[in-house]
Amino acid sequence: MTTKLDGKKLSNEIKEELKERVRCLQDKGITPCLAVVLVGDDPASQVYIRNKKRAAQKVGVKTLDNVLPASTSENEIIDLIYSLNNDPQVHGILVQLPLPQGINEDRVIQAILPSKDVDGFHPQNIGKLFMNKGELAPCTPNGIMHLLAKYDIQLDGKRVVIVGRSKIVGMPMIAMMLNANATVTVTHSHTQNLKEITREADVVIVAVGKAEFLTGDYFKPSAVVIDVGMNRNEAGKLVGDVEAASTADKVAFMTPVPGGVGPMTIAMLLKQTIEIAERSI
Ligand SMILES: NC(=O)C1=CN([C@@H]2O[C@H](COP(=O)(O)OP(=O)(O)OC[C@H]3O[C@@H](n4cnc5c(N)ncnc54)[C@H](OP(=O)(O)O)[C@@H]3O)[C@@H](O)[C@H]2O)C=CC1
Ligand SMILES: Nc1nc(=O)c2c([nH]1)NC[C@@H]1CN(c3ccc(C(=O)N[C@@H](CCC(=O)O)C(=O)O)cc3)C=[N+]21
Ligand SMILES: [Mg+2]
Repeated sequence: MTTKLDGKKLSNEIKEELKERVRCLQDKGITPCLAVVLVGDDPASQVYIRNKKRAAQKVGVKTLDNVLPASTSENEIIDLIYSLNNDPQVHGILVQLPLPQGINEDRVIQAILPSKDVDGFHPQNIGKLFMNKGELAPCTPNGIMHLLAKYDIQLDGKRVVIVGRSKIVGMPMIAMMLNANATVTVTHSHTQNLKEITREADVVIVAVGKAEFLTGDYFKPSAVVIDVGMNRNEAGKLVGDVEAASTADKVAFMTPVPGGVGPMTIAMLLKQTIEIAERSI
């Protein structure tokens, strides 16, 4: 019997609480506002921007979408960020990754004012996170931590294996799991014998970006499987990085795709935007 880690349900509960906090801000004349920068047409970013807009409306967070063509230059993106940094109406700035080929992502991220960095990707925020003094936590790993806590899944002393080391997911996940006193292993494209490593794990976080890449035989029966992947298969269906058919009945806990990590990412993004707005009082 596998327990579904229901991110959709938890995210709805969180959004209800956030509505109340937005009402309090509104009473003080403040509307929390998130500025989004999307350059190009990454498919996962399209899903994100659409669902995020709907969720923000529901909660009462204003969104300013800046959708730019893939041909936009690095300096144009940075100039836009500077203007958002200086706009007192804007509380949070989110630059969707990946940026198109040829654009230096690190330079763009460093242009964001650290106090408006809702994604927590600025080196200053990442540094604080690794020192366990985080203020703005990256939304996807933060959502995963909330989901694990909701289902009383203990991390202290547990073996956590993270598959993928991206700026968005894998790397900040390392810090949060270490801060939770887990024993952390990070795997990536140079890793050998991945299956031997994941089979030892109590918790496996998978963020590879390859449709149904890990099958049920990668996990032990008591494992908790967190599938971050957001891919389209040949039939155009949204699937994760874990093959649900061979895994879903085999492990102890698993996130569905859709309805798992994705909605939690959005709830954390809104929560963090509201927290920045609350600090402005
Ligand atoms: N649900 C949500 O809220 C979110 C979903 N996503 C989705 O999650 C997935 C991952 O995204 P993201 O982290 O940005 O992806 P990236 O492409 O930035 O990173 C992929 C990571 O996987 C590693 N990798 C690639 N091949 C292998 C392999 N064979 N074995 C082990 N590791 C491998 C890469 O290693 P190396 O570093 O060596 O290249 C890299 O670290 C995507 O499907 C994305 O759409 C992303 C963010 C949020
Ligand atoms: N700076 C930055 N931060 C990110 O967090 C970030 C990013 N860039 N670039 C793109 C990826 C992808 N991502 C998603 C978040 C939610 C859903 C989501 O809402 N998923 C729904 C899909 C529902 C559906 O439409 O069927 C679900 O899983 O249930 C998808 C994808 C965030 N990302
Ligand atoms: Mg990348």
